[in-house]
Amino acid sequence: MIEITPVTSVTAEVNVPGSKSYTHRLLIAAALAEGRSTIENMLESEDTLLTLTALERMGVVTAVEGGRRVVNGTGGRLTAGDTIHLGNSGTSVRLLTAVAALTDGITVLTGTPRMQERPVADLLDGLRQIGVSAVSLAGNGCPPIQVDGAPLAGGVVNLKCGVSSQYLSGILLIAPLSADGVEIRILEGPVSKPYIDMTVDVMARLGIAVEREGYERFFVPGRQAYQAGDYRVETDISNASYFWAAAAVTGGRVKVRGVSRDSRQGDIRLLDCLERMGCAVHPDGDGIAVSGGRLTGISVDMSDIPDMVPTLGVVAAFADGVTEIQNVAHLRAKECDRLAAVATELSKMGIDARCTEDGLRIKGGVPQAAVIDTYNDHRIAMAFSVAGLKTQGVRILGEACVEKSFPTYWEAFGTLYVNAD
Ligand SMILES: O=C(O)C1=C[C@@H](OP(=O)(O)O)[C@@H](O)[C@H](O)C1
Ligand SMILES: C=C(OP(=O)(O)O)C(=O)O
Repeated sequence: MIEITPVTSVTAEVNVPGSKSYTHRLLIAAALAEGRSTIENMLESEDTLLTLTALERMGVVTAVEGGRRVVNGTGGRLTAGDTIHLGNSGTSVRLLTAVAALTDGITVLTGTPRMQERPVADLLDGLRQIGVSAVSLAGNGCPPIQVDGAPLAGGVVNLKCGVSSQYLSGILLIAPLSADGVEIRILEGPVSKPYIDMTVDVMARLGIAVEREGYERFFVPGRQAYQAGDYRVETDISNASYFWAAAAVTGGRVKVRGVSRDSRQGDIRLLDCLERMGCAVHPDGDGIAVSGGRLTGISVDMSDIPDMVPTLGVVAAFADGVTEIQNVAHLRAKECDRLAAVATELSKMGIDARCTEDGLRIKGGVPQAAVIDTYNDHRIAMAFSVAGLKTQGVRILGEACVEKSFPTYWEAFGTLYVNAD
């Protein structure tokens, strides 16, 4: 348990590690390329190391040289991984379930009890449409998943992405290695659209052509080769959010280095939300700064930026009026049921916060001291640590859960106090 010390104002500049989402994608794409690639600024966290280890179990040799991860890709020739444990890393499970289709035998992908409740049925259905043998061993549409790898023919997939965009990202990533190409028609959603753009971006950076009609239809020609090369992971904007929220909540000014407003990471749109609530956002040299102001509640559709809901929910607790967060039912399938978690923990702080059919309704007030349960969810821990900057007596239980995406979070959080009053 960690108790957060309030501050009266914050002036800070913060560095944040590489993007988790880009790290997963570049590791997989480099593994599917033929030959040596290097990845600079890779995020080294629990989840990304699970993906790395899984690829090594599938026969990909990696190393660290000069501070860069070296990946010796095998051109899609992968060996079955036996049983691979992937913790509670949804991105690892969904993307690697697709990658396992390329192996030469049976691979079982599993994870924590919570991971075994996170849905993959629509992904498995999509993979089966292109000839992949992929089943939920418990028959409940969740991990453990058994994939029987074989040469990937390709074909047409009618895919539901109303619960997760990761199903589409996984099938896109393996499609270039099919014989006949893969056409994907989206039946539901997709939610979390920016992550699809990040997938297509990484594929393009490694030389793969993806034809698309918006988010409704994608076609990836077969027999394409990912190009090995030297790649760099950009700063993680999801994890930058907590520091911008610190400025919003305290009225201070916090700059995050190494980020650009034209990033493909959708979570950059949190800045638009903070501006609408009354903050000022400034491009500042090599980064972006946020200055807090008097906060006013907003209504916002966050379907595309689900990971920002805990962050915005905490900021909303300090705003005048009501904040309505809409179109985020998929938050119930994350590391925890994040709608219930945010509503419960804000209610513990004396805030009128409740779940709606597809989101949250939060009436700002004066949050009170509370012991915050984090449900082993890194984003709950990091979001509520921000509340403690303004409210005396906020204690965070299970604070080590930040290892999932940001192992150095508490050290970075400490820099907020360097120039604080
Ligand atoms: O593809 C990715 O890297 C991610 C996609 C999102 O999940 P969904 O697409 O399931 O919403 C997001 O919540 C997750 O943190 C990372
Ligand atoms: C939901 C998240 O990641 P994943 O889907 O990989 O578990 C997250 O990082 O908030």
